[in-house]
Parts: sequence; C-alpha cells; structure tokens
Amino acid sequence: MTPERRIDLTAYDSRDALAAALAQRTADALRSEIADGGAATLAVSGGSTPKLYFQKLSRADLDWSAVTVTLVDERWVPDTEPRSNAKLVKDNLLQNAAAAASFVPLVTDAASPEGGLPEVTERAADLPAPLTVAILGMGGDGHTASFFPGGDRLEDAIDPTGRALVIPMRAAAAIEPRITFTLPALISAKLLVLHIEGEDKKRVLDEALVGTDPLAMPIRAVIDHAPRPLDVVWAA
Ligand SMILES: O=C(O)[C@H](O)[C@@H](O)[C@H](O)[C@H](O)COP(=O)(O)O
Repeated sequence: MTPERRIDLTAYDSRDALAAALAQRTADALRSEIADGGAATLAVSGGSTPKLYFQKLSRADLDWSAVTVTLVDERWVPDTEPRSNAKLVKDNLLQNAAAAASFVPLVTDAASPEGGLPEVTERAADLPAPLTVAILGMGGDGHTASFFPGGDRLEDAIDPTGRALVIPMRAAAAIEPRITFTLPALISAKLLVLHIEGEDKKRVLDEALVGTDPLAMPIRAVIDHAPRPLDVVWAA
C-alpha cells in the first residue's frame, strides 16, 4: 500500500509574495533558534528559484552573527564560477544584514567531491544538528538537492537509515560532479520547506505525488520520509 503522500501546499499570488513570506518564516525560525540556543543553521539550495527569496532574507532584522549558512548541495566548481551555488549565496543572500552570517562551503581544493568528502563531512559534522532551516528546490525531473535520477550514489543519498551527512553525486543531468546533504540530514531540519515556482514545477510535483518510485523522482523520498507533511510553497 503506497503511503498516503501528504504535503502542505501554500500557493502565493505572486513570486514576490512567496519570497517575502518565506523570508519571514525563515527569519522567525532563525530568531527562535538563536533565542533558544544562541546559534542557528540555514541550508539553502541553489538554482534560479531562490534568488528573490535570498535578496529579501538578506535584509531580515536578526542576529546574523549567530547564523551559519551552508548549502543543501553544491556543484563541484570554484565559488568564482557562475554555476557555483556558493557564488549565488554570496552574491544574493550574504549581503546587507546577512553579510554578518558565517558561511560553510561544501567545496574544497580537492579535484573531486570524492576526494573532498572527508573534509566536507567534517564541516557538516561540526554544524549543530539538526539544521534549523533547510530550503529545497526541485528540478523538472523531480530531483531535489543533488538527488538526481540515475545518480551514481542516489540510493545511498536517499536511504532514510543512512548515516552519512553528505555524499558525492554524479549524474548526467547534474552537469558537474556534485556534493549533497543526504536525506536523513535534510528531513531532520526543524523547518523544511520545498520552494517551487511555475506551472511546470507544479505539474512535476503532482506527478511525484501519484507515482511511487523514489529513484525515478527523488523528491518522493523527501515526501515519504519527512516527519510531517512536506511544507511546499509555490507561486505560478
Ligand atoms: O544545485 C542545484 O541546482 C539545486 O540545489 C537544485 O536541487 C535546484 O534546487 C533544482 O535544480 C531547481 O533549480 P531551479 O531553481 O534552477 O529550477
């Protein structure tokens, strides 16, 4: 029996309204965590969707010096490259008030994510667990993070019982070699949100909700194993 696939979808009238609301929710969660424990962690995705959200969040009034920002996943390229998620975050999120945040990159000087894995694992392990906030995106093939269909380490990455925090990933659709937080690391976040925009992505989500194979559409692994209905924010 396929587990009932449950999501909690919030549709916004505009991408601007979505970005403002998601920035507010993120800031509230970070403030609350800082008030409780003195520090907070935020893991964000790359790609084109989150740019406006980053720009709005960068102006949030909170103690950014107590926040560590990292990435849900990364392309294994220098942070000077246009394809770098670290570059996207530095150019759009680590600006304004958020410039005071710490940033933990997922790329090292190693030639490959496999070679850099020990150091990246150490960086991830040094972050307070669980993540305070993790913001996921989704590709048109139903990938999220670097959980790509056909990925060489996909089964390990989406194993809900896996012990690895981060894992290398190679897949035709990924273009570059990748490094990604794993499913257990992401679904344990105190606030986990899937941020998608456009009619096409909504159709991809609808398809993911009716099918069953997480290897075919890895977003299904997040939906199936998240400890509560996956929080989805969408605007046309
Ligand atoms: O490194 C990445 O590309 C992301 O982490 C990836 O998982 C992204 O969220 C989706 O590919 C959606 O990307 P778009 O927002 O560009 O559609």
